[in-house]
Amino acid sequence: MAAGDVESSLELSLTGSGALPGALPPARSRIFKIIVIGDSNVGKTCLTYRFCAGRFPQRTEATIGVDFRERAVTIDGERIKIQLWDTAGQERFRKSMVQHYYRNVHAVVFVYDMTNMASFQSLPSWIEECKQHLLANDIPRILVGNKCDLRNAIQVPTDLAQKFADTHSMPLFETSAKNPNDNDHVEAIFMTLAHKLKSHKPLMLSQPPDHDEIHIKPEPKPITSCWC
Ligand SMILES: Nc1nc2c(ncn2[C@@H]2O[C@H](COP(=O)(O)OP(=O)(O)OP(=O)(O)O)[C@@H](O)[C@H]2O)c(=O)[nH]1
Ligand SMILES: [Mg+2]
Repeated sequence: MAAGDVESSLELSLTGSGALPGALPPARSRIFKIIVIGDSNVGKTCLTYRFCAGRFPQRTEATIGVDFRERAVTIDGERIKIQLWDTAGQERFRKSMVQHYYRNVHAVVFVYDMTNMASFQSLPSWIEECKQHLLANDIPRILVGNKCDLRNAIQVPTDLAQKFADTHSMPLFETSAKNPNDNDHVEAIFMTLAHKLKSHKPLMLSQPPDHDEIHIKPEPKPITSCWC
C-alpha cells in the first residue's frame, strides 16, 4: 500500500453508551458497517488497524467498548466507506455496548487465534450472540483465523476450521495481521466483504463527503490457506 493511501482512514473510540456517530450531513457515499468479533487477544484490533492504517500497530491494549476504524474505497466506480467496528473481546469491556454492535450491521467477521484452540472453541458462543441479536440469515459473515505467522504454535488445523466454516456457511481465511507479506491478504478479506455488500445493496447510513479515497483492484477471490 502506498503511503498516501492511509490518509483516508479514520479512527474513533466509544467506550460508553453515549451517542454513536450517526447524526451526519447528507449522504454522498454509502457506508458498510462491519463488526469484528471474537475472543480477547485474537487480533481484532491488529487486523482492523492493518486494513485501515496499512500496517501492524506497534502496541495494542485490550479494546474497551468499541473502536471505529473507517476507510474509503472505490468499487466499480462507486465510492464506499468501510466502517469497521473493532469490538472488545473481554466480557467486562463489552457488556454495555453489545446492543450497539449489532444495530444496523451489514456484515460480521468472526476472528479466532490459530495458536489458541480455546478461541476457536468459543466461536459457537459468538455465533449464538449474533443469533440472539436477531441478525438476518443473509447478512454476510466470514471466519478469520489470525496469527498464521506463528507457524510452530498453530493449534487449530485448517481442515478443522474449514469444516466448521462449511457447517456455518462461511468462507474461511487464515491470515496474519503481523506478517508484512500478508498485507494483500488482509486487504482481500475486507474487500471481499465489501464487494459482497455492494452487490447486495443493503440499507446504508449517511456520510459527508471527504476528499481522499483509496482506489482498489478488482474483486479478490476468498482464499482459505495462509499466505505466510
Ligand atoms: N504474531 C502475531 N501476533 C499478533 C497478530 N495479531 C495480533 N497479534 C498480537 O496479539 C495480541 C492481541 O492483539 P489485539 O489486536 O489487541 O487483540 P484483540 O482481539 O483486539 O483483543 P481485545 O481488544 O482484548 O478483544 C497483541 O499482542 C498483538 O501484537 C498476528 O497476526 N501475529
Ligand atoms: Mg482489541
